[in-house]
Amino acid sequence: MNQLSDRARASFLASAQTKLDCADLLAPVIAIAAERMASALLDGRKILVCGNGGSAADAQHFSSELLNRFELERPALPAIALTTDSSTLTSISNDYQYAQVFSRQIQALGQSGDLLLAISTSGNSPSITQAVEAAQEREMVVIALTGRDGGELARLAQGYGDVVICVPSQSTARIQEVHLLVLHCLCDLIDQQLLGGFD
Ligand SMILES: O=C(CO)[C@@H](O)[C@H](O)[C@H](O)[C@H](O)COP(=O)(O)O
Ligand SMILES: [Zn+2]
Repeated sequence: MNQLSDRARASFLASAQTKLDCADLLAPVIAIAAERMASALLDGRKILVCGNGGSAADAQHFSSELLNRFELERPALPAIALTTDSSTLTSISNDYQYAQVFSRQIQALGQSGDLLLAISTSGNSPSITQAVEAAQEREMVVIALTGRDGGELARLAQGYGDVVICVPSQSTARIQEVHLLVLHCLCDLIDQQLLGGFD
């Protein structure tokens, strides 16, 4: 029992330390990402979001906070998680390949000036890198939320001057825990810009 308790406590400390390590490192790039998101929304564009596994849940969490609300009362905002329609997900994977599961949807839904938030802890999932390539072909803005060394996702995004938010941890769980905090920061900073909290 004590060993289990010690292990749980160690996870809390590791998670908190990873967040502390990222505060100064990521705050400036989170601010830039939030400015690009607010600018796209004010221009009447929409935000598409994708990710696999835990990051699929994060994609849906974020899109629902824009569509519905975060902490403040404000108009509904246009965001679509590309992870939710099982008929679309299974047919693309079945007829083509899983790596196209998001890029095919972006080819259908993405328009110039729209924004893609691409979430991958490794930065190397082919479904995510192909999504970014499809978005860049459509002249969309890309925000890459990643971990470890950023992988291929960071390389692709940087090549187009897109924003990369990278949690420099080797643990998928710790990266995901910081990703959730980043997503809540983005919601908060979008609301502050849209509701006039800042000049
Ligand atoms: O949530 C977890 C682990 O915490 C897993 O489900 C994880 O999200 C999956 O293995 C994903 O397929 C990993 O993909 P990615 O983050 O490397 O793009
Ligand atoms: Zn997880």
